[in-house]
Amino acid sequence: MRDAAIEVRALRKVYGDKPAVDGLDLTVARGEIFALLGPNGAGKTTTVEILEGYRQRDSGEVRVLDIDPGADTEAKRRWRTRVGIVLQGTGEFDELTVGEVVSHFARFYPEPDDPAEVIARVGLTDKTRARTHTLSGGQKRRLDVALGIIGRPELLFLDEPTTGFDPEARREFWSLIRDLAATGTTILLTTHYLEEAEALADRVAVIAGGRLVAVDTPQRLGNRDAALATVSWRTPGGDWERARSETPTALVNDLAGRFGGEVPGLTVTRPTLEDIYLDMIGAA
Ligand SMILES: Nc1ncnc2c1ncn2[C@@H]1O[C@H](COP(=O)(O)OP(=O)(O)OP(=O)(O)O)[C@@H](O)[C@H]1O
Repeated sequence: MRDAAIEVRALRKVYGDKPAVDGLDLTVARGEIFALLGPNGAGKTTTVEILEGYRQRDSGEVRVLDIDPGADTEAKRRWRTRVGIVLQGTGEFDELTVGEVVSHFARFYPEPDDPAEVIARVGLTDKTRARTHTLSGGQKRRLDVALGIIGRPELLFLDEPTTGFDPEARREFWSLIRDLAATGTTILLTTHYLEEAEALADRVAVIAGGRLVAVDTPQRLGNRDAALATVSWRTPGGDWERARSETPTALVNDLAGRFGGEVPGLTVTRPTLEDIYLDMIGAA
């Protein structure tokens, strides 16, 4: 693909005699928010760490911002400053304040963003002078994000970014990620929250057993857009009735006629991304 941020061909990584990644192909376009989904042990972390240059592959081709992250070259050292990684936890900086940690990390990059501006973007302005060990779990994750973006990365890796967030913090975080993407940052996200993938990702890839099972938009994954609707309602006797239908509007019309108006307990649903995902994983 032209203008790919990430290109992976036939990637393979074996631990002992067990493949963790087993012939994976992936392409992530520049500017895309791309989510990697898969059950525990599917090979997501192994893949992401190879892309980040922290793990060596056994075979296959990998280009990340046009550089081989497995190479040990001067170009690779410059490449590091173009890639942001949101790590889980900044424990060794417990005694420093939020402002100090962000300013400290800014010095590692040739053209860092303004620390106060980044702290504001992650919603921590009123914690600028707080020592990091006094932050809540959600606030610590925001600080992790601040450290991941202080160098103005072209590509940001986010590994399970909202684990432990309350629903409101999760939504605020999503809007922060969308703002980043709107400025052109490519984002590779791993998550176990299907609604997170649906809310954020332009495309999702499902991985199981180190192989790609499917890649598509959240709306089209597994032919979700063509899936039958389920109509359910309560009968006059109080039982629940359900029917799967290609023409749910006609069915609802028919029910409304039968009930002479309101249909008790009426719902019309289509499979959620989670339903589709669980079917795929089950089949894989
Ligand atoms: N350093 C290692 N040594 C040996 N085996 C490993 C190592 N790292 C990962 N594995 C194995 O490789 C497989 C893939 O692990 P990986 O961590 O990539 O999965 P994951 O998709 O990130 O899982 P999770 O959702 O649980 O984080 C697993 O079977 C795991 O046990």
